[in-house]
Amino acid sequence: MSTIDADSCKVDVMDTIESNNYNIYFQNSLSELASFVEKGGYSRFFILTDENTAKYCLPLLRERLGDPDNFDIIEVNAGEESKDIDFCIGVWKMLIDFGADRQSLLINLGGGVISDLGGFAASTFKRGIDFVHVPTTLLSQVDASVGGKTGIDINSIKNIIGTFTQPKAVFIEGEFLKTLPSRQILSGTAEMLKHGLICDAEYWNQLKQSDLTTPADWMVYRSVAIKNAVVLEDPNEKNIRKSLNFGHTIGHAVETYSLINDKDSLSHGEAIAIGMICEAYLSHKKSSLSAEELTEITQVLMNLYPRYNLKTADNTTLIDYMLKDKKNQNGKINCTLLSKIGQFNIDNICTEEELIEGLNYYANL
Ligand SMILES: NC(=O)c1ccc[n+]([C@@H]2O[C@H](COP(=O)([O-])OP(=O)(O)OC[C@H]3O[C@@H](n4cnc5c(N)ncnc54)[C@H](O)[C@@H]3O)[C@@H](O)[C@H]2O)c1
Ligand SMILES: O=C(O)C(=O)C[C@@H](O)[C@H](O)[C@H](O)COP(=O)(O)O
Ligand SMILES: [Zn+2]
Repeated sequence: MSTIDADSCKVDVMDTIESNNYNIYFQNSLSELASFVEKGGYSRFFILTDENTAKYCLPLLRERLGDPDNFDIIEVNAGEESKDIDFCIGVWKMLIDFGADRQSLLINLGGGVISDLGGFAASTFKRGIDFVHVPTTLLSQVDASVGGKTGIDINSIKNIIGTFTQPKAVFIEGEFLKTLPSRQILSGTAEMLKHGLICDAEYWNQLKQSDLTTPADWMVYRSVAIKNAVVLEDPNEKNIRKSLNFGHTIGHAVETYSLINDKDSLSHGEAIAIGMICEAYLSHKKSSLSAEELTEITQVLMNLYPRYNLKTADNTTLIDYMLKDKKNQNGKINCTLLSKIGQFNIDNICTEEELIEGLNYYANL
């Protein structure tokens, strides 16, 4: 059941994309940010960074904004550990200490951790101040900065607290990806492949034949266009936005498990790639995905992402994490599946036995 017109997402010119009352800029995006800052009528500016984006991305931002002195910087640790209530309290306290008022603007300069944390902190501070995203990872450019989901984790349960609050603008600058480690590039690629799998078989075919270590600009644009089309139709995930959650029921459980148990935990994209393989298996079992397409999806993802030893993970614990998923209905675990490559099928209740079968499919590859 796919209702997105994938053809409308094919474009030659990377024009500004209009979302829910805000723009997503691709061309001269940092100049657009400078003009937004100048004309927005804001009283104060705050830039949220992590330790890496402070080092690699903040200098360029400062330069393009004319090295302003009326900006305060709030820096958190790099990584998922910062998407947590203690760091959120830290951000709120800094805003209070710096004297932020309701006319302040928060500029989230970083990956998905920064846009989720910053978006959440801003959407709740003084009942909501404006924020914009300047995404600096591939994953945040193609996915996290678009669509207005903000949030934090509790005990590594993903995004369990959050809001739907749209940013005032998103500024996508390819230059930032030059310092991004290759592992993080591949993490973002997982969400791009997801966009193809759920809505756009042609895009999936193009991606699977491309060198995904350096995704082209048009691919970033195509992914944003697909995500934006879904979100515009269903901003609060009552219906087809659940398509964007393909791979996430099992993927989030595996991510949580890894965050708790592994020293070098899985990235979001790596976990979602595992989730997509398991959920592709369930799609074959429950939702008409052919055996050939299941094999194709499995091979493409297994070739791109390192194998994770799921055998050591406790299935009961993983099911327990899945029972906390936000899509669930009446205590039943609800997955988004594929009916074929390029077509999704939402609201599939899966039994614990089926989910374990999906996990075992991956574990036994
Ligand atoms: N809100 C949404 O719609 C949405 C969508 C997808 C994912 N997410 C969330 O996003 C998070 C993952 O985001 P992510 O993959 O961007 O992770 P991230 O924000 O942790 O960034 C990954 C790493 O790259 C570093 N980094 C960022 N930009 C850099 C740059 N330009 N150069 C060098 N290093 C840089 C960061 O410091 C970090 O170490 C997860 O928490 C996930 O749940 C949210
Ligand atoms: O924007 C969405 O909607 C998505 O589901 C995109 C996902 O890639 C993203 O990881 C999102 O944060 C998951 O949301 P959640 O509601 O499952 O926590
Ligand atoms: Zn995701």
